[in-house]
Amino acid sequence: MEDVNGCGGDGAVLQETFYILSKKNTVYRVKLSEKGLSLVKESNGNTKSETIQLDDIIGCRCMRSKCKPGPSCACRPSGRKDLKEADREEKPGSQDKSDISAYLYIYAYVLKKYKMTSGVKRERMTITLRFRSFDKFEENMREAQKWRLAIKCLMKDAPIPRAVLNSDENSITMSPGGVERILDERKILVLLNPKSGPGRARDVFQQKVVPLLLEAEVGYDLHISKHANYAREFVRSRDVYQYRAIVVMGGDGIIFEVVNGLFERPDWRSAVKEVPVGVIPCGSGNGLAKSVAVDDSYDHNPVLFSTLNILKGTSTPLDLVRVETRSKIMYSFLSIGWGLLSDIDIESEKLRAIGGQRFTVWSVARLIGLRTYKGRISYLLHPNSKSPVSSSNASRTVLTRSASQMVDVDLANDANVGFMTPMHTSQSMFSDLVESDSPLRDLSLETAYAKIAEDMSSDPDQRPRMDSFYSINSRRSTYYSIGGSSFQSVFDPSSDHNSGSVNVQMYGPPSQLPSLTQPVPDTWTKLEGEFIMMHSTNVTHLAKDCLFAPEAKLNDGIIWLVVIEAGISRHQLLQFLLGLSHGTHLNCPHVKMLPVSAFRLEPETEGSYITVDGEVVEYGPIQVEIMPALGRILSR
Ligand SMILES: Nc1ncnc2c1ncn2[C@@H]1O[C@H](COP(=O)(O)OP(=O)(O)OP(=O)(O)O)[C@@H](O)[C@H]1O
Repeated sequence: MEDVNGCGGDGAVLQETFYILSKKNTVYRVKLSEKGLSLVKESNGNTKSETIQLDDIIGCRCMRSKCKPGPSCACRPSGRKDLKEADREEKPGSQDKSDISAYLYIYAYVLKKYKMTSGVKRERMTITLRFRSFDKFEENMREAQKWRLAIKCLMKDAPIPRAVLNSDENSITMSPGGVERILDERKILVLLNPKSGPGRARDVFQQKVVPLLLEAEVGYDLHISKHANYAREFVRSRDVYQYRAIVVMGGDGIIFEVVNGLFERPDWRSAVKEVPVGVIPCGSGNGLAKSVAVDDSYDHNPVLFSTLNILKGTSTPLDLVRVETRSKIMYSFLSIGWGLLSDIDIESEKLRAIGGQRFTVWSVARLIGLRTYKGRISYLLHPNSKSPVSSSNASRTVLTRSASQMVDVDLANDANVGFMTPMHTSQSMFSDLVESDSPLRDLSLETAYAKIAEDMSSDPDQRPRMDSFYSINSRRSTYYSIGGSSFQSVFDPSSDHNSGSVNVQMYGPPSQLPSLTQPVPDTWTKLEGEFIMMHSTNVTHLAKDCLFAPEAKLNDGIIWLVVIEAGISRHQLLQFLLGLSHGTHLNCPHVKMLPVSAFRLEPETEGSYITVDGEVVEYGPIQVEIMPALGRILSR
């Protein structure tokens, strides 16, 4: 297939002039280029332009007008739900044969600043291009498809086949499969924990994630976790290569299952490399999801941010940590803990009913009844970090960060935005259209149609090719999808999991360290005595509101180890705990932050817990080793 990298000296791949039917003197010059979709509005001698970045576009779909709802229309009952279903099923009988137009919906989520604060959020924007320059629907649809496929190629940074841009090429409409093969049409695997956090993962998926998957034309298989370790067994035993990614809807616990399930596969090396993991936060902590966030729009709407991450489809290397206990090997992406923080995390489980408050309540309880634990912590400093991070260094880093606002906006308001009911609140040049509540078909089509009719030859055969009409941001519409999407939801597959009968073995790269039964090398630093706590991470956030290692990067090859020895006062500990949300805990005296490549903990007294990614593991010696860039995570 012959490819092109664009056409025209100005970098335009496609361009076209569109009109708004209600505004006679307004035209839009729409240009698609590698930068995005540029819209130049010319009205009464004034020109305004706006570009929708390619990065902000998640997908586009071609549709055909349906019959208008009403008592006389037998093809489709009224109601939003029916509209959605009809759209998916594409019942040919309900197409509006009198409308020869083809409609291209372009879905974008653009970054906007809050009006009152310095925060940012992503807002949905729908651009609708109506193609009706030709006499036949098929020809108009070919034009719309040309734009759709060109946008999709540009979004994937894939070369645009010449056939896509050649308007005489019938095969675009007739056999889009050939063109679409250059795009990754694999589905995503969604593993959902219905018990995560407040237990709303199913609703969140249906109401907030599925609409975006539809807009992006990304198919999915959904599997609901039936019990602890279900996701782990699933990932270990199934063909994961048929998926472009494994998306976890849940908390850090189920991500831990998925990561470790991958390392229980003999083909772990290719599975980890070829099938990245994505996360949509539904748990109570959601440390990894927050750590993956690259801008503050995450805080405004974590589910939207994370879903956009997944749709973007780009993966980043993620450091993992190999953890060795006396009886097990596991891979951690988040944290290893002992002492105060682990105790608060695990012991406060009994207060789960009160939500996030449980941590505060239990922290106070543990401060009053402060415990110390005897043991030895040995560590190997990271080669690029010859000394522990001092409080002053840490605070400089921390102080440059703005306090994040943890506003988990309930998308209940957005739920009705749904797939076929585009919402738009942008204060852009399109605001004249945004204000209209009219469905697209009511957007003064007649007026403009009449205008064009005046220009048309009375002989339909002599009808000139017309520019298409442009409209935007309909709040409701009734069009058919012609995109050929493949969506699939697979609930409760045959339960062939049977951990008892499977000989599970942990694979993964070999350790570079002496085993746990051998002494640590002399080059390691040893701390011995009474400790309040030890906690490490290799990402920034232990939970969405716990900025534990502000300097951490997803793949810096560093384990950030915090150690607090006995001797710290309760007041200082309180400061430490209060500072966790903004990363100022590192300023406290007696708090050591050590950038290390490996460490070993040998507890001597009982009474605490050892946790890996928030899950309790056997109490005893534990050895931890960085595995740089071993995993892959979906991240914008
Ligand atoms: N169907 C199920 N019923 C009960 N527990 C389950 C089920 N599926 C998975 N689990 C277990 O639930 C545990 C916790 O889940 P998850 O991490 O998703 O939520 P969370 O604990 O609320 O969030 P976080 O880990 O971010 O604090 C996981 O360790 C997993 O093994």
